[in-house]
Amino acid sequence: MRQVASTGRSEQSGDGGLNGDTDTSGSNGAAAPGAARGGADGARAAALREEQRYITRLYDRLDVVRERTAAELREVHARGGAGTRQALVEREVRSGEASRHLAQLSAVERGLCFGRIDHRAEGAEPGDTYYIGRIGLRDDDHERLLIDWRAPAARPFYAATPGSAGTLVRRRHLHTRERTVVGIDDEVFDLDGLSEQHRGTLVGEAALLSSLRQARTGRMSDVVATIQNEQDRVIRSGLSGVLVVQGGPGTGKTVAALHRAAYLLYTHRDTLQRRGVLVVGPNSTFLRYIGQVLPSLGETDVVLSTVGELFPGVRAQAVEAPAAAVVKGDLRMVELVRAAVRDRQRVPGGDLVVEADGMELTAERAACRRARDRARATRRPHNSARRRFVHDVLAALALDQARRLGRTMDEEDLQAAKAALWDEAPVRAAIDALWPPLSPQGLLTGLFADAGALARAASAAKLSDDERDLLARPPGAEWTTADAPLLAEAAELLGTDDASARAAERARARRRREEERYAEGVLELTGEIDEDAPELMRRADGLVTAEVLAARHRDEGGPRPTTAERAEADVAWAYGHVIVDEAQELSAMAWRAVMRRVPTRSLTVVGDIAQTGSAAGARSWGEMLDPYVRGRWREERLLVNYRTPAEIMRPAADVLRAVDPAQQPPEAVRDGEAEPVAVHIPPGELAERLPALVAAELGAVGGGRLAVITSAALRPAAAAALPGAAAGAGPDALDAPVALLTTVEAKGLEFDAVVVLDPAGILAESPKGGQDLYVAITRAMRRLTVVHPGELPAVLGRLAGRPPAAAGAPVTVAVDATAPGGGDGAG
Ligand SMILES: Nc1ncnc2c1ncn2[C@@H]1O[C@H](COP(=O)(O)OP(=O)(O)OP(=O)(O)O)[C@@H](O)[C@H]1O
Repeated sequence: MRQVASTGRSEQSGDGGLNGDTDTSGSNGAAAPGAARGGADGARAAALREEQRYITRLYDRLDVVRERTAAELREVHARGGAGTRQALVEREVRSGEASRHLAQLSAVERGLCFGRIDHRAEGAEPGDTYYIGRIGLRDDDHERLLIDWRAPAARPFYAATPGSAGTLVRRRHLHTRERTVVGIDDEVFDLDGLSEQHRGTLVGEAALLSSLRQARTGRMSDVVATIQNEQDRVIRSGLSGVLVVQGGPGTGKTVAALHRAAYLLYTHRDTLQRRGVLVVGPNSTFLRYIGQVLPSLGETDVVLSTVGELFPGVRAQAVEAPAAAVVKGDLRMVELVRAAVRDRQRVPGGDLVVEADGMELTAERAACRRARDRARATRRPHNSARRRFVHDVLAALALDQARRLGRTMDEEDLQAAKAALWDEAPVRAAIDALWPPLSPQGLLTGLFADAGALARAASAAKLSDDERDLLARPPGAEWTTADAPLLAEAAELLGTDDASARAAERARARRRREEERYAEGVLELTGEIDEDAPELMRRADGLVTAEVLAARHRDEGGPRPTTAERAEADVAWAYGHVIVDEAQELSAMAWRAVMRRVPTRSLTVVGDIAQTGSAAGARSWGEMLDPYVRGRWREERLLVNYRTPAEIMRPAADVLRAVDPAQQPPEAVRDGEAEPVAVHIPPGELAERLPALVAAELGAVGGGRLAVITSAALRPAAAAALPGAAAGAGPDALDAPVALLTTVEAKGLEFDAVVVLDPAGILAESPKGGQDLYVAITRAMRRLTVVHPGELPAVLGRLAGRPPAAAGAPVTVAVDATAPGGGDGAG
């Protein structure tokens, strides 16, 4: 186990720490902090009083700023909606900014301030003291009262270590309940640097451990008060380029990535608010699980999406069978989709003959071929190039019509004749059959359902017959997550051919320029600038650039769409930064879809190669990233496991060693409360014994949450045995006391207690069964029980008191035949 680094921490850290001693609040924080219970000495009580005074001042200030912002909003609304368009824009701008500012001020109520740092005195000058919180606050004289955790001045709060504390002498964590200080926890870096008064008030508690001891709520919380040094490096790494964050389970990759999003939005607000930030997660349950972190940090304008949702208008949620997922994840799909599009650009078998206006008109086959070649030569997407094709075929038909009528035609006549022909349904139908307008959904549905078209495209993409057969499916099948990158690929090749859309875009661009000019004037009406802000634009202060203001308040009528809303609806939207979580699961085609959305290649890639469960997923980061950035990516490694206690990490490490001896398991930051156990329950007894086992485990984590993570084979039996459990990755999975999940569904989540059901089945069901078992075990925060209906797999031998399987043993199939029923040691 790794100890939390600390210098001069007082001996109150640990279970009976300061929170117990000095909880002053009872329930609603009405009691005076000085009234510390049970033997709290005068120094500690004095420290609490001092901090309480300051915290009260901060909340008073927050109330003032809030009231001012609310008054501004009332005043803007009171002005009504009359006036010129520019007046309306101004009103919208101010109202939007004030509303957002107000929402942010409400979001930071809980835990407004959580830390303080004291710098060493310089000569006769006392050292600086800064309070660190969720936002920056200043008083009316512009004196800094609270520093935003993302500002450079807050950095030592996270980065200081005993070996490199710079001028910092003390870091203090402040624990608050509502508006009352209920505990303080100090780390002292330089005892000599502290004044006599401060030395007398030293108190301590391991803030991190205290936060990890709390029962899970089903939603990830922000960790802004206890970000660790290695995570801080990830969070504050520069915006540009690709940052890979590789770390084992529970190392805080997800939580650090989300704080990084908040940090980047604060530091590069100008760029990122205009282009937006996208967070890609493995499934919608996971996105719900992490969905509160950014709002609790005052950031709401971020798009969260699964890979299956990256193509607007389609929520692809079905899971593809592993073999088909491998094919659909392969880059040969680029050629398959390209070939499928070209296959829909046809030349008739003979001359094209259509009836129009009571006449049979002909476009010769050679003319149709020329029309197709000319359209392709435009190098425009299929739907845009179609205009060329349509015009050329119409021209051929119009000329034939003129010849038959014995007329000559000038250019004007020709255009009129083409327009008249285009109004004829049979003409349209004939041309559509040769070069149809296509949607991505229509293209792929047709391709997978049409054996001939699929065979032609598969041959162009050099797929084997078996691979081709894996793609065939009837129309109307549900979209899978592996389809989404293909839809995105098709969208790029097809484009849109909507002349009115292009005209509207030109009009929008004109308006945009006008409004930006006007918004520059409006900007002068907004509030103050935070000096810590590296860029001019600060949402916390209601300041935005002209361009952003105009962009956010452009369309008339109804609430203005935010950047996030506009980005989400636009298949070609280029984001300012993209964070990909559980990135090891993305196929090569999924990477292509993601990279298309971030042409600047400003990405944070978060994952663990050792947890790759998808057969189409990554074996190395280089394999996935090099095609786009050719080795130009940087890597940060997170090495400490904040979730899984040491006792549970030991069998997890056995599994990891067997899967990939080269991988190092992360070190657990703490010891747990119970050794993991293995329980043999024969299949016939599951219905009877599983509920009791689950009830006992749930009782042991009183008030916490439990997941049964099962093989797919035993899922129906487990669901029947546990009718009260929230089965599958539905909305209840996070909120119910007991969730029943497969390993895929459990990815990225965590629970106080985990019951892994049928480890041998989990190992056998997928080529990546070892990785799946590793994921399942490491979801546990406090307690782990392995229920094995058959033999206990050898790799988990430790749970039965046997040495685990040797490194490199074939974990996917091996079970320990010498273990009669495994260790029946529940409880
Ligand atoms: N600095 C921290 N302070 C408090 N809690 C933390 C900190 N870092 C991580 N945690 C907690 O540890 C747990 C694991 O974090 P997270 O889910 O981000 O890990 P991960 O590396 O993404 O895990 P996995 O790869 O297994 O999904 C979470 O409960 C998180 O809140």
